[in-house]
Amino acid sequence: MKISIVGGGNMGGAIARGLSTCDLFRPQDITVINRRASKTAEIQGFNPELQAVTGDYSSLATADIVVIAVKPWMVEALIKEHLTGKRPDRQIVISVAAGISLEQLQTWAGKDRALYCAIPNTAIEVKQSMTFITGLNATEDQNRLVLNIFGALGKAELVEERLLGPATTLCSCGIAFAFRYIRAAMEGGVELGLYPQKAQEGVLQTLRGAIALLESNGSHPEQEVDRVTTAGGITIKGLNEMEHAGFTSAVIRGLKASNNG
Ligand SMILES: NC(=O)C1=CN([C@@H]2O[C@H](COP(=O)(O)OP(=O)(O)OC[C@H]3O[C@@H](n4cnc5c(N)ncnc54)[C@H](OP(=O)(O)O)[C@@H]3O)[C@@H](O)[C@H]2O)C=CC1
Ligand SMILES: O=C(O)[C@@H]1CCC=N1
Repeated sequence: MKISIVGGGNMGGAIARGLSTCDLFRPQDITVINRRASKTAEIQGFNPELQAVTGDYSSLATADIVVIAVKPWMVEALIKEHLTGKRPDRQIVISVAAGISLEQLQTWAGKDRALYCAIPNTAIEVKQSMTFITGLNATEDQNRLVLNIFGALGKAELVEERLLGPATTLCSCGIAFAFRYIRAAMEGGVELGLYPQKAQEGVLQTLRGAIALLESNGSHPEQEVDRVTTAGGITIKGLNEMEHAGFTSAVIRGLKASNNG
């Protein structure tokens, strides 16, 4: 099975790096097509067995799967120039472009082709993405294949198209929000006297612990908060101060702003 990824930037490059460490494709069957040579060289440097090429679209003629990972406003031109009318029956086209709909893909690529919108996050590089997927004209076998690919790169779920935008905000933009929380906590830790590296290690392990507890106990976050907040203790004082400063509200407002694009 051969896969061609058009666009070797943050997302296309991350997908290629993640895929090259899975067993699903041989590295030589993964082609990354980038516009300029600098990123092509970066990808080739990561794994010399990957096929990283600059402006050479010939692999699209034989790819079983094409992943489109260029900026959203470039998708239409790319499809029309390189995919319309070619191999419509068997080839699966997956766009990871945020905000591009299945209807748009179908208009540009043609009616009889299996099409997907899939939105991963950058943790796909380390096989820890949360990827939401929605498809059109796809068979059950094709759905299984696409879920299998993204499932090997983290967690993957098929959703109705109407949920793809909110899911993108929560999990794809969301990884940036998580990084910003980590940075804020680290800065606080440093102000309290911890060295930055210790602060980062501490925050990361604390988050790992929080995730493990929620998953192991099947609990709601607030139940776990209750187990930490001693009455009159120091945790509730910190939490209330954060809420006075608008913590929950800031997160919700940020999510809504992202979602409204
Ligand atoms: N970054 C993220 O976290 C996420 C991004 N996405 C989606 O992924 C897509 C790509 O985003 P991102 O990776 O961040 O953007 P980048 O700018 O990092 O990457 C886009 C890449 O596409 C290349 N490119 C542009 N036009 C062509 C072309 N015609 N042929 C081949 N390569 C081309 C660019 O090459 P060059 O640099 O040489 O110009 C660049 O390397 C977007 O549609 C975005 O919505 C989805 C989920 C998460
Ligand atoms: O910010 C963006 O538009 C892209 C899509 C989701 C994550 N990054």
